[in-house]
Amino acid sequence: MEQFLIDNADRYRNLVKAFKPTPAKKGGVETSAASPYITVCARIRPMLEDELAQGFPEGVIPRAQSSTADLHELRQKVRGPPVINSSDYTVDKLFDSNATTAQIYETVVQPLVPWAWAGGVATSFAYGQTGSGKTFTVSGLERHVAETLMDGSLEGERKVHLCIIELAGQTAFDLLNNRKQISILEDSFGNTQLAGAVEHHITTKASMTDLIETAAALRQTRATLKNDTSSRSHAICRIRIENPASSADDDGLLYLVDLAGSEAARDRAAHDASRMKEAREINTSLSVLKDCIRGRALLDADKGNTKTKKKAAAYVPFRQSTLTKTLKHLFDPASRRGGKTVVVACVNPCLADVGASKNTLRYAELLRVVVPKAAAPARYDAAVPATWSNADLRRWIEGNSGTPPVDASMLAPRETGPQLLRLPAPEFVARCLKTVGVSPEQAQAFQAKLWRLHSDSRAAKADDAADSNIINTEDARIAKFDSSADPEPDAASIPFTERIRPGMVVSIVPLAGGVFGGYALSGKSYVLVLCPAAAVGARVRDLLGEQVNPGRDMDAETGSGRSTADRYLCALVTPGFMAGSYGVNLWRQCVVALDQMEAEVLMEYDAATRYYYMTV
Ligand SMILES: Nc1ncnc2c1ncn2[C@@H]1O[C@H](COP(=O)(O)OP(=O)(O)OP(=O)(O)O)[C@@H](O)[C@H]1O
Repeated sequence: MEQFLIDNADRYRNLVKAFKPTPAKKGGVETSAASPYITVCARIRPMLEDELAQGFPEGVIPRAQSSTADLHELRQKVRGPPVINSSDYTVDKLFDSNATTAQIYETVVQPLVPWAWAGGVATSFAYGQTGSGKTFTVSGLERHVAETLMDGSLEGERKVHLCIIELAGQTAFDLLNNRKQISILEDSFGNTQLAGAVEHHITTKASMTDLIETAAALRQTRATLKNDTSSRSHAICRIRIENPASSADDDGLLYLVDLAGSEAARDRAAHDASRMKEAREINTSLSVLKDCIRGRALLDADKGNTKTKKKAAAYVPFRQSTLTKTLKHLFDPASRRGGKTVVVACVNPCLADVGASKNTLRYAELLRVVVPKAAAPARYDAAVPATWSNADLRRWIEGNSGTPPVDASMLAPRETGPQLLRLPAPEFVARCLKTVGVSPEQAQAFQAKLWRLHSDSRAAKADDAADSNIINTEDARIAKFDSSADPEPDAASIPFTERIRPGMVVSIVPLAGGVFGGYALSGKSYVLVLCPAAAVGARVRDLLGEQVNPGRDMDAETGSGRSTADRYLCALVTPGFMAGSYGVNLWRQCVVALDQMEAEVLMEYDAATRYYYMTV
């Protein structure tokens, strides 16, 4: 076959010269808007010296000033001279063989870094046939990421942790710990853990690039027909970005994934049984990955669409392969975290490899999700944040963000409802804190409020749509008593210390000793007021074993006693299992004096999760 291509190279070149390209297919980036959460690009690498020396022409040719590439195959005819068979492929961004890795980084990958820095999940995949330039591209991108993370240009203090693993079939190895085998496990919170992998705390660009080089040297490679040192595994570089100022928030995650090279059936002809099994496993994991990327992008594109029928169509089978299980944060439809994805399809332009290039470009096109027309402004519904325009959202922020109200122009300068819901929680909080007087607790509670409204609106959609518009006044009245807020309308104007009542939740300054019944109360702590300490019987003791109402005992014995006025018996409020949730520990009681109480905190009970959440 290769000899046939070389023998007919001149004829092929003439046919390509005479080729008249047709306009890019409908659905191409020129004709419709692509999803803002996934960018699919292709990089056509230069022809290598040995390919040129053998006399192969180029089979994949990018169009000038366009995101479309033409691909030509030379076909032998039963009768007559060979002909070319042409097809074209459109991606979001096309990089020709002159493009540098720095250009690719600046155009598509660099925006992922501030997104992860702000607490989001971002992933870049390099995909393509063996020998197409994936490792070349990813190793370059990793160096640029190291530069951006460490050059001090990103706002705020963060701790950066690096971990690089290799997935070969079902097995995972730590490339920064001498290829020690590790396990990919799901913990009881549903988060994927790389059990046994060593994370390195990174403080300089040089230390990060050293580790990247160490990992590259330990990666398993084998000779394939197309590449003497082919990577027969997926390499995942995970950068975890921790914000020390907000330990309650999820850490930002940036994954740079160098996928194992796909091999066409004819390239696998000389493999033994174990290499065949390896190739099958790689191809299966790539196929599941495609379904997951596409499924997740469809779900995201459909967020503003209120038609339930459409939502059921997207399926994200992330449990079907170790690769997608490892990247669960990105694919899980139940995840609350906003994800951004960049796919770089790497293409070898050599005519001899045009069949594999066709598969790569087809795969890239399949990953592109064009935002359906229906996702454009859904009819406004005050109870469904996914239908809010920027103006609707700003109105809601100003009326619902507590006191002082969050400045909507700082929190949502351009975003619509669905876009704000995708904003990473730490970024949401950071934007709220730009309004003078807003505390981190208020900001977190406000973020949780928006999310609960969104979750409730999705649950309500499953009910009969006709019923959903009927305002049930009885439900509204009962719902009012699911909150710790004072039911009196003018309560907010009276200082909380003048209206202390059982059921009020307050934040307290850390108590002396600080440890109650196994709970270390450090930093901000919360308690729920039960009753004045003076109302308690003589034998009652708190968590520290101290008598709650010494006055009563002493009165009985001596006729005199210490005043218990302004001291309250309270129950501890401690963090629950879910992010932002709290539990009331009714029987873990402590005594708190009025002057130890800082502020009233509003909590709401959520019957579905049986936890309390802060509100504003
Ligand atoms: N943009 C480029 N410019 C110059 N050389 C390149 C470029 N891309 C790839 N190469 C060269 O092509 C060869 C194959 O590249 P690379 O090893 O990155 O391929 P790969 O897709 O990772 O292959 P495999 O899947 O088999 O590991 C290497 O010699 C590499 O230096």
